[in-house]
Amino acid sequence: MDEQREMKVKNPWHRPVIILIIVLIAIGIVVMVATAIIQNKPLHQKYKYGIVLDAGSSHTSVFIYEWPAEKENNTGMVRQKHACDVKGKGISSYSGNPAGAGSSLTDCMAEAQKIIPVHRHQETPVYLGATAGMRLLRMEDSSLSDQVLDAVERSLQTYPFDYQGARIITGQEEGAFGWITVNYLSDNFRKASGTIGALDLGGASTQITFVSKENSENPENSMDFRLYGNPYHLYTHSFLCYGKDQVLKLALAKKLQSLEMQEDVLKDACFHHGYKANKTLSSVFNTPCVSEKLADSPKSFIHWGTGDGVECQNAVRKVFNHSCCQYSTCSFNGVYQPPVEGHFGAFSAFYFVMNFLNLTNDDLETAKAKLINYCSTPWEEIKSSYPSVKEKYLAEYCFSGTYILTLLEDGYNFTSTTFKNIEFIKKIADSDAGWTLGYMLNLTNMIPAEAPDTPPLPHGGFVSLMLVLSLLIFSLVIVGYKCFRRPVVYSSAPKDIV
Ligand SMILES: Nc1nc2c(ncn2[C@@H]2O[C@H](COP(=O)(O)OP(=O)(O)OP(=O)(O)O)[C@@H](O)[C@H]2O)c(=O)[nH]1
Ligand SMILES: [Ca+2]
Repeated sequence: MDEQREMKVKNPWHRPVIILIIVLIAIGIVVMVATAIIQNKPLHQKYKYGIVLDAGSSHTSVFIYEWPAEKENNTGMVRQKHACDVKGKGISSYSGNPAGAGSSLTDCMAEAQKIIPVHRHQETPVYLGATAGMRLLRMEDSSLSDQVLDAVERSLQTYPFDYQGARIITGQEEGAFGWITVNYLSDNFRKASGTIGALDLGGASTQITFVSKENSENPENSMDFRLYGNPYHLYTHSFLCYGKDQVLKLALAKKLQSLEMQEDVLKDACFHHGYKANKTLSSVFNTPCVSEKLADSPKSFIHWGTGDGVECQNAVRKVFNHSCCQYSTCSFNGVYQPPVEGHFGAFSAFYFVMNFLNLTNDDLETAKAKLINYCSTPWEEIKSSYPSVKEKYLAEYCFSGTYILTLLEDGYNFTSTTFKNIEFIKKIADSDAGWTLGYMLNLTNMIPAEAPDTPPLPHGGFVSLMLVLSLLIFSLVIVGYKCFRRPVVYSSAPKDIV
């Protein structure tokens, strides 16, 4: 009988406290495993893809985007997987041979076929958006621009992807989708920190887009969005002909029309001293951006650099018309613009040029002074300092840099103070800044008006819960171990001690 009682007392499994501990440990483990499974489920995602062709005035780029299939409505999920530069010029340059525009895309589209897994090809949307080069061609001859678009459409339809159309996008779309791209990639739609404005400088047009508190005085410059539960009132404007290639023609045409031309020589302060090139008049006047034609003038001229940064600034200022403004405030050419607000991301040629000139971290006054110095460097010295840079780009950096600073200061009314709020960027989180991502997000409905479901727990909450549960289990194991090891007290013990 005594033996039986002793056995009963010795068996720890019969103690209610031990049973309770084991049950709690089991519950803890089940909760931990279940939470980990739910939390990490999206890690085992399959990817989806989308293709957007940016048919710009100077060249075409093909962008491939990817995103986790089950998280497409969460902000920040879409990333650029690959970008391919189409060889040759932009599609608008194929007006004399529209079929060539279609076949120019083949190399980059073949790359896309290799990069995107075959089983996803059929469901991968393809969009082509053409910008200012095609807007200009349509202004000149709409049947030619239609032929070029038909040719690229026929070419894109030959691939196994889900072709969704090729069209000329509007300047407002180009500005607004560039703004969506930079803010999506910076994750600003989820953060309380607000958004950044977008500055895009192409070859044939330039866009400015930012959130403005002002009531818009012109509905054409105003766009309203509701994204992830927040309303945004955007100011946007696209200046056709104010991309850096077209504005150079505009500036040259103004000089050619003035008295600056003597004996077929055009002296130009925006080109380096020692720069000399034979150019045809048609290379300047072959665009609807330059309205007046020259009468009784030679067919070609010598473009002669004098390399004077200050004089270049004065010449560039002449491409902006400040004489007419029917609103409370304007940028230039009578276009309504409220005062710039907040931080800006400036990309495409804003970045190429400012980065080459090493001006991306300077304040406005320093940038201007450095540029004047750069412009005064002789052409031979420039060429030998940068032997690997394309000569066409190299020759134009003085002009382009001067145009950029003048556009920002005299055009958009940035001051020395607000200029500091501009960041010159090429990529954000490995994706190029530009309108294409925003365009695709919009067309695939991946930017919901209301905030989508968030994960069951925020990351911090998940980690804290795991930590608390681990500590609890650990303590329970210790307590259980101590109970298990505690010597059994026998009724005869006191006797032994005594
Ligand atoms: N310096 C330099 N210039 C470049 C580079 N890539 C493009 N450009 C030039 O920069 C200008 C703007 O280029 P993009 O932003 O591609 O212009 P785009 O999209 O073709 O033109 P839009 O239709 O007006 O938007 C053009 O004059 C290009 O020739 C580069 O890597 N370096
Ligand atoms: Ca562009």
